Amino acid sequence: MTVAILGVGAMGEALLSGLVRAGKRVDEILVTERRPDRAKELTERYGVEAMENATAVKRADTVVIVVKPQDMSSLLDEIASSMRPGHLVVSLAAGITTAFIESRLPEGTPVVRVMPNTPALVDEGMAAIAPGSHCDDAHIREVQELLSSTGRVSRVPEKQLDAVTAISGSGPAYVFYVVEAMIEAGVHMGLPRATATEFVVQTLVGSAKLLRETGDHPTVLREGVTSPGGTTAAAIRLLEEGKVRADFLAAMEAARDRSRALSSGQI
Ligand SMILES: NC(=O)C1=CN([C@@H]2O[C@H](COP(=O)(O)OP(=O)(O)OC[C@H]3O[C@@H](n4cnc5c(N)ncnc54)[C@H](OP(=O)(O)O)[C@@H]3O)[C@@H](O)[C@H]2O)C=CC1
Ligand SMILES: O=C(O)[C@@H]1CCC=N1
Repeated sequence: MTVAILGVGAMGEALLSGLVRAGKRVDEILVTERRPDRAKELTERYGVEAMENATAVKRADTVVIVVKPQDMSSLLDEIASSMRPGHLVVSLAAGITTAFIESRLPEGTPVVRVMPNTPALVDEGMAAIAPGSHCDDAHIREVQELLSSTGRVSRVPEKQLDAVTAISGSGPAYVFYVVEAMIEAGVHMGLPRATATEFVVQTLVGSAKLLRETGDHPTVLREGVTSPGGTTAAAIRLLEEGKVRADFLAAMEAARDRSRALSSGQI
């Protein structure tokens, strides 16, 4: 089963590296890139063959598209005539609907839309999948298998994908943003940067593990840290006064709205 990955930037490489780590044969992975230097880099790093989009599509059984939403339209035009019956198309692009992709490819092409995230690079990804109108169970199983080499996979109705994009697709960026701020705070208070980084990163990893392993609600875990009249209460009070929780809500709604805008062509 040969897989072609069209567009191997940040997300495409996360998928590619996951497939290679999971033991997928590199002679069954084809990649395409716009810049020759990037194509060469991927060939040297992973041992995969790089080529033109049309050639990759003709040689592959499954075509995974990981270009920016803004590049989707021209890419679909470029590959449409190379598609053959039996090809499965998997799109990782934010916003772009299965209906849009189906409308640009030969009638009946099965399309599965995926919203992954970059922790896939360390096999801790979270991917949502939504099938288009020409998919059967075998197509869905194939994509579940493909993505499960990079972390967890869950099927959702396509109408939920804008919200999923806002919370888990973009999610790692919010976490890194908070981590940056906490490290900066440590530095402001006189800690060496390396010390602040070590303490914040381990706190993040430990907290994530606590959430997953206890299954407790985050409010319960937060209350466990917040001693009466103590340091945590002082900090949380300031965050509440600054309306940080409301800002998080509004920020994720902005991400969801941007995903919707990408789907309606407001690029
Ligand atoms: N980054 C993330 O965390 C996530 C990204 N996604 C989705 O993944 C997709 C890619 O995002 P991301 O990896 O961040 O973006 P990048 O810009 O890092 O990667 C896209 C890559 O595709 C290449 N490319 C563009 N057009 C073509 C083409 N016609 N043929 C071959 N290669 C092409 C680009 O080349 P060039 O540099 O020359 O433009 C670039 O290397 C997007 O649709 C995004 O919505 C989804 C979830 C998470
Ligand atoms: O920022 C973006 O548009 C992409 C989609 C989700 C994460 N990164």
